[in-house]
Amino acid sequence: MLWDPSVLDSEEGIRFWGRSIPECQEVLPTAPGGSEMLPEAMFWYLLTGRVPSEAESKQFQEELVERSELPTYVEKVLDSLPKTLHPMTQFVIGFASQYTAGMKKADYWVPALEDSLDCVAKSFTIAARIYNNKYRNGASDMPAIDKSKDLSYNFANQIGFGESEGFVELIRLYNALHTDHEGGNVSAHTAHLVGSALSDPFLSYSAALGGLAGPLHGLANQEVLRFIIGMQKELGDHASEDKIVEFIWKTLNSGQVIPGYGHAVLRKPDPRFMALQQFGVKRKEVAQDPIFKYVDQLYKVAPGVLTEHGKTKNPFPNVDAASGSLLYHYGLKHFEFYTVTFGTSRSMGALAQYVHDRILGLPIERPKSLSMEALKKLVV
Ligand SMILES: CC(=O)SCCNC(=O)CCNC(=O)[C@H](O)C(C)(C)COP(=O)(O)OP(=O)(O)OC[C@H]1O[C@@H](n2cnc3c(N)ncnc32)[C@H](O)[C@@H]1OP(=O)(O)O
Ligand SMILES: O=C([O-])CC(=O)C(=O)O
Repeated sequence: MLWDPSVLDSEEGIRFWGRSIPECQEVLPTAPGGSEMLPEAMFWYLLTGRVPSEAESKQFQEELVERSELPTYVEKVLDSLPKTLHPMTQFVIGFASQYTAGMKKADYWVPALEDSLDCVAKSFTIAARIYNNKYRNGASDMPAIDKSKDLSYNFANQIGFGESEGFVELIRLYNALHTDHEGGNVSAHTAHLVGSALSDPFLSYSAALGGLAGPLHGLANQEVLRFIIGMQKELGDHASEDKIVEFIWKTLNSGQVIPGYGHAVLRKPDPRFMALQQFGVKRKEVAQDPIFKYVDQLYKVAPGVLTEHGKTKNPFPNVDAASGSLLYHYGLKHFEFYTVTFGTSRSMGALAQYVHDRILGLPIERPKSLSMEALKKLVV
């Protein structure tokens, strides 16, 4: 599969147009007064292969924020969904219901780009609306979008965390880091596959979110927190490493995976995990949080246990091992919602390539399948 904006090396992790995460952190513009790279700057970079200047980043941010308001009919669809529905299911519906607004007949890159920009921008507002409907008093109390600010600030503000500098910065970093992980991961590949049938970006990304909602992919984000909270309930706030090792074995022996560990391609600790860990370590109040400390203790002992267990090809943490503990620290405790924040971010990588696919006029993706009979003939 062709995938230009990012390439994953099994030892070194992801590079965006050739730059590692620390190199991106070095060159991509931040928000005024902030120190984390802006997701809008990363999206520009993924789309163009060029680092935006401060002015370009600001202009692009304004363009996206301008597009982030939702049409009334989408708001109505979201507001009518039962509160019991998992936030990821609501997210898929929020996107698919954009269909008539987003659909353009012409199959060229210009409408693809237009719709992709809308899709990314609106994903933040859809996510905030789902949060308000499910966990707060409904969407009628949501603050209006502040057009002088970035997407991450507005998302944080709309879900009630606008005053928390740490949370807003975390959302910026989180969104910049999760954008792209080359093309073969389930969500990006799904957007690429569905887009190859010339389905519009909204439909393609709605399908991708269905894949992100699986526990072996994006949902591991929430499962890690469920795992750690379960461990905390059983072992208290300050368990010894021996007790943690016992808990990991108990989980493995019950036939479950250790969420946040292992990877289909990576064979070393995920540099996105390291970037999130560093974010926490830099901030004293986070570093002392018992849940954050458990992430660190797991990192020390889980690779050894998984190696001894002997199944996984990669005993090291992936990005999901750390992300939820930071959201949890800042008070976003509804961990069923975590994969939705992953979904706002992944829209940027998946749809950047979607635009490249349309520019290049790539054909429909249609692998040939073989029956078991035919496969046997190939190997016998
Ligand atoms: C953003 C992301 O999507 S990152 C990934 C998020 N997912 C998770 O963290 C869930 C836990 N991890 C896993 O389930 C896996 O490591 C995956 C899905 C990420 C990768 O799967 P694979 O490429 O099949 O991994 P691998 O080839 O190492 O698997 C070999 C065996 O090890 C097992 N294994 C892999 N990771 C783990 C783990 N964390 N805990 C226990 N067993 C594991 C597999 O289930 C498989 O067992 P099986 O032979 O009985 O089916
Ligand atoms: O690359 C993968 O298969 C999974 C992953 O880490 C991601 O999609 O971010």
